[in-house]
Amino acid sequence: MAPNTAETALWPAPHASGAVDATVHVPGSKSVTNRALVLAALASEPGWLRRPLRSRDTLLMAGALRAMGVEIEETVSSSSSPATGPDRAGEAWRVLPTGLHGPATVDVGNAGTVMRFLPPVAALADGPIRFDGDPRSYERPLNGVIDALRVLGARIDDDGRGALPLTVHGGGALDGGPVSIDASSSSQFVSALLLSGPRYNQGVEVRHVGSSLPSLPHIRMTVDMLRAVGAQVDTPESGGEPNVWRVTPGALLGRDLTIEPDLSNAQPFLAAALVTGGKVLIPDWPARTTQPGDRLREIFTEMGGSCELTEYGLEFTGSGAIHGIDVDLGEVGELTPGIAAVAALADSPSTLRGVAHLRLHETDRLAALTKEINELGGDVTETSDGLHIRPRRLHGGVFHTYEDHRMATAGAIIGLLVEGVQIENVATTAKTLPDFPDLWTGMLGA
Ligand SMILES: O=C(O)C1=C[C@@H](OP(=O)(O)O)[C@@H](O)[C@H](O)C1
Ligand SMILES: C=C(OP(=O)(O)O)C(=O)O
Repeated sequence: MAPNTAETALWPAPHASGAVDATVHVPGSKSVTNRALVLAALASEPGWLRRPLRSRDTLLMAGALRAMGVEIEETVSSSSSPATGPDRAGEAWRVLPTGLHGPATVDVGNAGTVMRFLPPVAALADGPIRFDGDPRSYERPLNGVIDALRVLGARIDDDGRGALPLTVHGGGALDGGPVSIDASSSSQFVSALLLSGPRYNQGVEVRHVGSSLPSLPHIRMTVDMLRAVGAQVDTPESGGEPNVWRVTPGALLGRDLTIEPDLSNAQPFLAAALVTGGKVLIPDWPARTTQPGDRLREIFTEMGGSCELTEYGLEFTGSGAIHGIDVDLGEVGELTPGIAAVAALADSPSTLRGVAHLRLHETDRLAALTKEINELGGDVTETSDGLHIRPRRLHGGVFHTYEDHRMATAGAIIGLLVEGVQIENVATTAKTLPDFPDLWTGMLGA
């Protein structure tokens, strides 16, 4: 695995001179924004997204839907709720679902949500939709979506690898019905089929037949958001069969939705409080959420901090101690890089389990974390489904990011305590958090 960009784009990760004490307004959730865009595009009436995330992944989603004929207007929010963020908090997107048309070309970048959620939408368009993306997108699994769509009645041209690039020949409608998939490599296969399911003639019944199923909170997020726009969804949790989700055909409502802050993107800021023995307030932390980042309250508490959820948001306080952890992250895999970074700074070893599927994320995250932490003097070994991390005294050096936003933020966490860490291509954080360098230096009072 070679570092992917020239070492010229190096960002000196700021070193913390003391305990941080900051309020950080974290932009909207990627996962909620991209589901909301898809559901609004499939609705039978206009809808609003307030405080949407504007990042590479969500702009690719909006651009793809526009390419298929959906109107998405930029507008200033007319919401009466006060804007709490310092910038852009009042902006909104108004989505006018004016039909899904081909031919069109979609750039998925390296966004799992775009490459998995949109082929099922494209099957409803009235012409061919071509999907292409970054080189890494060709390597990320898509077979669960492609095979399922064929069973449900779609015509798809691909090169037979079960991956991008491909063309979905939309026929204006899709039969739908029951389908079995192995979603052990990505929960997004299940979410993708459920999101478009209400618009299929027979709805959809998705049965997961693989071994394990990662990222269950993200499937719950899909189900919750479908129900919020009027879809009828039966789930294992609502008394249905294990591993089976059923969506009834029906029209979707246009809603007015304010997007929650991205709790996984809050992770590096909470980690900063934890590792410096400081304090960080994240305003607007939801009292109830399906976002996996909510698990950080428990995980980072076990690693040495404490937190309080108040009307102002989540206040997280470090104690000065950083403990190792033995944890199964299968449900919250996207938190792994940030937890690994904290674990490398801890006072005892850690074992992170249940995340073999991270080898197929933005990069092979298990290999990348092992290599980059070890090159700073760490002692990390890969297991079959995770990492063993034995803390060592680390030194400065280049932290490569492999076009992975969460590698960049993981390196920044280490840089708080280790002088001389340089993050290669910090701009890769634009995938979900373009403001990261400014928010980070702002948190440090620079
Ligand atoms: O549905 C979603 O929004 C996501 C699901 C998860 O994917 P996997 O199940 O592929 O890990 C997660 O890691 C990703 O960041 C976002
Ligand atoms: C795995 C991630 O992204 P994607 O939506 O591209 O799968 C992530 O953000 O950690």
